[in-house]
Formats: sequence, C-alpha cells, structure tokens
Amino acid sequence: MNPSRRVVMVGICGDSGAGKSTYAHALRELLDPERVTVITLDDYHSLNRHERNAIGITALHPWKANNLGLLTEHVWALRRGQSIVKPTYDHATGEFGAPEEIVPRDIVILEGLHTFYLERLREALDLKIYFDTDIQLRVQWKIARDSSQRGYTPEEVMAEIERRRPDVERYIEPQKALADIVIHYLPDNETPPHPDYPDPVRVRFAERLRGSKRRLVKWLALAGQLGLIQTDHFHDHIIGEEMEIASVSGITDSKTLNSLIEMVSERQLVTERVRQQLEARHHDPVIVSRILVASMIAHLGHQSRQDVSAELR
Ligand SMILES: Nc1ncnc2c1ncn2[C@@H]1O[C@H](COP(=O)(O)OP(=O)(O)O)[C@@H](O)[C@H]1O
Ligand SMILES: O=C(COP(=O)(O)O)[C@H](O)[C@H](O)COP(=O)(O)O
Repeated sequence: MNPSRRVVMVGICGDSGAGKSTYAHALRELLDPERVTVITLDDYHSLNRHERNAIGITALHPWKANNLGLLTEHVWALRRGQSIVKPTYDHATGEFGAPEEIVPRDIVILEGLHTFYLERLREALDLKIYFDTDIQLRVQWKIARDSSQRGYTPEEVMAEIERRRPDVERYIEPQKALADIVIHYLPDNETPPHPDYPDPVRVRFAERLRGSKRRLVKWLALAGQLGLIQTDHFHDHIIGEEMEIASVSGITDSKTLNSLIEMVSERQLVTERVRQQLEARHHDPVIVSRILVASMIAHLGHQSRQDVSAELR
C-alpha cells in the first residue's frame, strides 16, 4: 500500500427503503466512480431469504441473520488499503451469489442496516450518516422497489414492513444516536410539483454539536439568514441529545450552491462531476444535499492526505 494514501471511510445507515443505496451511488457518481467503492452490508447476510423465513427471523437481526464479524474484519482491511474477497447477496432471488474481490479505492462508502451497530465498526468510519426517512416515503419507495426488483407483491411488502417493525425499533433506530449527521427526507407539501421534480422532498439535516469539525448545519443556517436558501434552523433534542437542525426546501440556484460548497469544502476540491451538475441552473433539495455531502467527503479525503503527509515528515 502507498503510505501516503489513507482510505476515507463513510458509513450510511438506516431502515430498508430509506434511500441509503441510492444516496451512496449518487455520492460515488459525484465524487468520481474511479475513486469510490460502495459496499452494501446486505452482502453480509448469513442466511438466505428461505433460511430466514424457515426459522422466522428478519434480516434485521444483527447476529442471527448477519455476519458482522466478517464485515468488521473486511472494513478494517479496506481502511488499511488491503483488498478483500467478500460474499454477495442477490435480492432478485434471495440467494447468495459468487464471492467478489474488492480493491479499495480512495473512498469506501458502506451502506446498510447495521453500519453503526458495533463500536469496532464505528471506529473505522470518518463520517457517519443516518437516514431517518419519513415513514410515508419509506413505505412508498420500498413497495415500488421490492415489487419491481425483489420478487414481492405490494401486499407482501406491506406485511413484511409490519413484521419487521419491532426489529426496526430494537436494532436499527437506536443507531441514529450514533450518527454525525441525520438526514430526514420529508414530503414537501408547499413546493408545487414540477415536470422535472414531480415529488418534491424537503431535506432536513441534524448535526451533533459535540466537537464536530464538520459544520454543515451552521453554514446552511448562515446561508438561510443571508436569504440565499430557503431553510429553517433550530435546535432540538433527538434521543436526549441537543442537535442543530436545518432543512432545505424549494429550489436553490447554482451561484448559491457554489457558495455553500465553498463553505463546507474548498474550491479546488470541487470534482468534475459536481461542476457538471452545477451547469443546471436550479437544484432541488436532494441534489443540494448530495452535492454538499460529496463536497464534505472530498474535504475529508484532502485532510486525511495532509495528515498522512505530516506524519511522514
Ligand atoms: N431521494 C429520492 N427521491 C425519490 N425516490 C427515491 C429517493 N431515494 C430513494 N428513492 C427510491 O426509493 C427506493 C429505495 O431506495 P434505496 O436507496 O434502495 O433504499 P435503501 O438502500 O435504504 O433500502 C429506490 O428504489 C428509489 O427508487
Ligand atoms: O432489509 C433489507 C435490507 O436491504 P435494503 O436496505 O436494501 O432494503 C432486506 O430485506 C434484506 O437485505 C433481505 O433482502 P430480501 O428481502 O431481498 O431477501
């Protein structure tokens, strides 16, 4: 491994249908697909769909249905810049596929149900994002996806959502308290639908106040005060801890988005893909959120390269 290189590890966590995988792949596109590896934790299930159903457990059970030990070993190997050979899980059939080799790139994004479940996993992550998507959207998105891509009927998906509810509360939602940033997608009933933007969504960011070097919400609040973006900003207690919150709604123009990018990152770190996106004049809150988070990750990568160079001097 090149000693001047340190892999940046980003964790995305949340319930099924929350939008984790879509977001992870969008970040990869924005940052540069050549530099980013996305790993889904679904590949670390220890039982296939038939086996889970036979013993009456859901995929949300951390130990009975998943191999978190192997996952942790692999995450640390990737962080050290080593290749791994990992299992694969095929949602179309509910069976395991052939193992695949993963060569770590500059950035690894892990997305799944148990991304923050173990301390040893969390310790490997440079940024932890939890998706707390509004239940209405989550159900709508999960039904559409699982009935078109995973071989379920809409009725089966509804029944599965009900069956999982206790496990979601027990195993998935507590991980929200361990995130650096919580992203909450909400239906936006105030923005009129547009042909390019048929289901307006508002994106609310909650950020932990404890010693964070990343001040995304502070900058959003400032941009809101300056009248640059449509946002509301407040403090709230989430799982007993004070968090700073800002939600982005409506349409943001490119000039404003450029200023926001410079607030969370640095001009020279803007990737070619982000530049291309900025050619569109108007951006919805989901795009704004992805571009800002991608810019933060680019900044983390830059910082970690500087830290490694300083250690080598
Ligand atoms: N921001 C979004 N706006 C509209 N639809 C979305 C959005 N994010 C995800 N989806 C839809 O929801 C479905 C579930 O999203 P996915 O990313 O697969 O969730 P998860 O990985 O959390 O289970 C996807 O098939 C996608 O079509
Ligand atoms: O909850 C999930 C996680 O996936 P995601 O977060 O991508 O929804 C799935 O139900 C399991 O992976 C099992 O898959 P299947 O039901 O296809 O056997």
